[in-house]
Amino acid sequence: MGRSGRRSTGPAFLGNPEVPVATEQHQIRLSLPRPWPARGRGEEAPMAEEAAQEQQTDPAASRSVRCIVKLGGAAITNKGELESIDAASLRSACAQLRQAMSHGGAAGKVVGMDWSRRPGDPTGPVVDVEGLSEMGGLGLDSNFVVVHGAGSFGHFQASRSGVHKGGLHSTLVKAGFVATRISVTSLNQEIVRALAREGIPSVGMSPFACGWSTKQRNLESVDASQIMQSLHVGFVPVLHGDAVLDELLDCTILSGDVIIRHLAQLLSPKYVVFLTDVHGVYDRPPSDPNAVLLREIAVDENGSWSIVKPALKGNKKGVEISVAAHDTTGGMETKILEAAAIARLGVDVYITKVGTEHSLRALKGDTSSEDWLGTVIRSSR
Ligand SMILES: Nc1ncnc2c1ncn2[C@@H]1O[C@H](COP(=O)(O)OP(=O)(O)OP(=O)(O)O)[C@@H](O)[C@H]1O
Ligand SMILES: C=C(C)CCOP(=O)(O)O
Repeated sequence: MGRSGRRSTGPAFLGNPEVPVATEQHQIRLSLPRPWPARGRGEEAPMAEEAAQEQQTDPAASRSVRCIVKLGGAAITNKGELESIDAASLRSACAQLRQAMSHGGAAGKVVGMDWSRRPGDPTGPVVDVEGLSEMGGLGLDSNFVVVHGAGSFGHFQASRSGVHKGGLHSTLVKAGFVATRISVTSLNQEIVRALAREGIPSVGMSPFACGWSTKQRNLESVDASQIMQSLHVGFVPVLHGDAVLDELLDCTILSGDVIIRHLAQLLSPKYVVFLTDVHGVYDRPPSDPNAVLLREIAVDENGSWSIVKPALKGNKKGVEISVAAHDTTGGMETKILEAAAIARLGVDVYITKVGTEHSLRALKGDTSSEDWLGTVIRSSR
């Protein structure tokens, strides 16, 4: 298994690997409280292990999350242009998320929640106090978690300074860590605002600030308490790939794709959607005119995966992948591996292109018809 491409010589081959995730050698420290506000004043938070068990045994605690969605950096930013948002794609993704959340599919009146002043805006914030006070509720099934990638925010700073390789004793790495977080958190702010303008009660959450950390790039400490509490009261948590502290390397970059896999383990969503700038996983980089879109990939109990649809000529079993030179988290290769690990949990994963009818159908969990364009990764069980 490997990757190269735009970075060096040409695409490498991701061949039918065992998904390494479930056989990870390390234990992740979990910190999950009872869903707030069930815990009484003065009552101690349960021990991490107890809480994790509680999460596994109490279906009510996990049943409620409908979808975890990744807004890929390639989808919502112009990846080749430093710190540039693809405003049309972001708007479309937020509008489709609202549609998917709307009860019965009918999008009601949008009451914007971004009340801050925008640069160059001559008037103060517009607050529809009357509209809001007359509303009985938002009319949304907001049991979604949004995670976004960095795209042209963060990857550049991280790769120039080497944050992903660690070594905080170096002034360059330390400065790069700061610069990466400034960049990616400013994107997070813009995404939260775009969702809020669609009337989605979104709240930004940075993994670094929530205490998430890694050991040799594997997630080591995951505090999901803020996410659980926010979901419980009806907010939509908006996380992002981040620069984090690493027990062995000092620091590294944690991809949104890895965050999604861990959230899927914790929250057991009904399905997971990755929105990106291509229609799904192809048998080779989609820039190749002969690339074939893989419609369905099955993952077995051991984590081995196979292409179910379409049947490829010559019984080809692997996928060729290219990764941009400044990408610090592995691009499509990481996505496929994490998606396969999620599928192995029994959660269907849909990878498709942002801003299309197919992305709306994926967000609604409705990908069963033949004309849906994208890649489904699911358990073969
Ligand atoms: N075999 C392949 N199938 C599909 N896409 C591929 C393949 N090989 C390379 N790619 C590239 O992978 C890119 C999507 O992966 P990428 O990690 O950039 O997505 P993202 O999640 O939207 O972005 P980010 O990682 O910044 O959040 C596409 O632009 C595509 O050109
Ligand atoms: C580069 C940073 C800060 C995060 C990368 O997250 P990803 O784009 O989801 O892989």
